[in-house]
Amino acid sequence: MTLLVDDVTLTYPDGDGRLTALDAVSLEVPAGSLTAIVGPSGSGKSSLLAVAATLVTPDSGRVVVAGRDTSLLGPAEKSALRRERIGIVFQQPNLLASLTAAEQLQVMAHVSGRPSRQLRRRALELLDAVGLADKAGKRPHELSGGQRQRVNIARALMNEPAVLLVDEPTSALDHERGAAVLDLLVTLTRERATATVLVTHDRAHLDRMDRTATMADGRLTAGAPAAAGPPSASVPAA
Ligand SMILES: Nc1ncnc2c1ncn2[C@@H]1O[C@H](COP(=O)(O)OP(=O)(O)OP(=O)(O)O)[C@@H](O)[C@H]1O
Repeated sequence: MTLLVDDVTLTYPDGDGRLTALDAVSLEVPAGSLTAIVGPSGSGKSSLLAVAATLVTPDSGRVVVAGRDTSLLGPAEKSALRRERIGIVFQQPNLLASLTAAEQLQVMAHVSGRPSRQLRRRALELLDAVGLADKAGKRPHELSGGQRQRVNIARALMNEPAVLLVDEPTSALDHERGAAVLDLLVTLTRERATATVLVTHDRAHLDRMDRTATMADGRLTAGAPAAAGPPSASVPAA
């Protein structure tokens, strides 16, 4: 199991008490499969992504990424694991205005210490994979919203992550461009065998996912798996 969220509870300070953002949440996502998390605002979707990304440590429970139990890791090991095994696509692309599309990807991976020619080759290969082979030299203001989101996705794949976490990738896009970005995520998930989790408000494209799980008041319930496709993710029985 490439991503395992195991019985995770997360609370935040709330006045004199605590607010339970995640209530005994479990989720399994195999390599090469894509799970959508839907649910109303405030139900805990972003909290789940933050915990899965190891950016937030839960009160209890554990997150296992590519076989490593992150609850046993110190901060330095955890950030190394995050850098090397987890790709994160935030809602807003947050691209640097002065860099070209290819440079946005290269700068991400510089810390990994790989030679720059190799990084450049990988950046161009990924831009090609997201349909932007001819935009490698363009800066963000020369790209459309959909194209910027594609750069964002390609950037998250630079370090060949095992787990890909995607937050509301279609929220700033029209229906057609949103559908194209989701198709791309499905293709990349299969080709690169990532365990992909996608938070979305948009129920229009859920038939493309292997599995949809619903958050409500910090609890996660599994939806029906898609009829066909690779091994689907699951929410284990409590
Ligand atoms: N840093 C924080 N401190 C305190 N409470 C928080 C914090 N982050 C989230 N919460 C609370 O935790 C609950 C879950 O929030 P979360 O952002 O995970 O929900 P969400 O489903 O992602 O919402 P949205 O769809 O609006 O982004 C909410 O009640 C929210 O107010």
